[in-house]
Amino acid sequence: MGSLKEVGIIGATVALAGGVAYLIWNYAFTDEDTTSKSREPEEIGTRPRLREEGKDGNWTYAKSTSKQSSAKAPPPVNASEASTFTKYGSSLTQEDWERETENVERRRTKEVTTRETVVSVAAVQSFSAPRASASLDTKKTQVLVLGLDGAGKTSVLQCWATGNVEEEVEPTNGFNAVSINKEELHIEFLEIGGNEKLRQYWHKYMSKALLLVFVVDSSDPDLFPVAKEHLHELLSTDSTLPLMVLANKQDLPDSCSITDLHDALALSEIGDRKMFLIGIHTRKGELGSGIRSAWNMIEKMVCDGS
Ligand SMILES: Nc1nc2c(ncn2[C@@H]2O[C@H](COP(=O)(O)OP(=O)(O)OP(=O)(O)O)[C@@H](O)[C@H]2O)c(=O)[nH]1
Ligand SMILES: [Mg+2]
Repeated sequence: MGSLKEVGIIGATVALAGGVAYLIWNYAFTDEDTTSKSREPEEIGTRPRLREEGKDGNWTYAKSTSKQSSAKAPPPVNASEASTFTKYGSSLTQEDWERETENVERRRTKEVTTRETVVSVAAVQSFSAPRASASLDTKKTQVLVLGLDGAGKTSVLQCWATGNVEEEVEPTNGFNAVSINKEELHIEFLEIGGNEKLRQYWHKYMSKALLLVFVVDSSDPDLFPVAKEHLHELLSTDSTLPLMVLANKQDLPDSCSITDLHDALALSEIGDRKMFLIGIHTRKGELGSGIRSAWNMIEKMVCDGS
């Protein structure tokens, strides 16, 4: 029943976020109720109705379970393992990486007034190495933002940090660390670029993540199998890490619905963990409320420490 309460809170959060159609998948089974795990989305009859009721086409699915496995996350990445990066096909040590990128590292700190609050942003742009503590500290403090290249990870982070998206978003050829401070709240995000060369490093940052945000370009179904493979590979390293899948680019006419994306990514097979699937888009000037709902959920998870 604990999990049902939790789901209720999540629902309330979404409702407050402003008219986002959402559905709570009642996967909130007890330890004995293992049959719910294999429940197919098609069996949930209310989905199509909710789809129609969505005020802005954004959907939110929230899955929560009461079953908490005691399985531990993989051991922390050790320094030597974490400090090897590939850039333009050559292998660099963390030292080389930092030296080579010292001159191009662009740090910026700015204060941006959004509708509700002042968000101060300290962003370390592409080509900066992740903070050393990211690989050495075992404490889970980061929201890890992954997904194939072009999915929209940087755009999403910009939306959360500044409430807007720059005209041109550069591909992330390394890491993009964003720290968002809002009143008492401090959330660190780490995006790792999605190009093929960088994907091999994704799993190294799982041990420090308190949440995995996986961004998918919903308008490119050809890439769903690749995204699915990477996602499941990542999840296999941590059986309890909460997952938030952002079905991005819902503004595009051919974008896939989150129902179909749920199936394409085989999200019913992700095990007993909290899972959110949210339809969003980050197109300049037309931000939907899905992106705000996703933020609210992250805020709540960080506040609750769960
Ligand atoms: N139409 C549309 N375009 C989007 C949306 N979100 C991002 N884009 C565009 O998609 C492209 C890729 O976005 P990024 O945010 O750079 O994607 P990324 O996942 O960070 O990519 P990498 O850093 O290369 O891994 C950019 O041209 C964005 O403007 C969206 O919701 N709708
Ligand atoms: Mg990026």
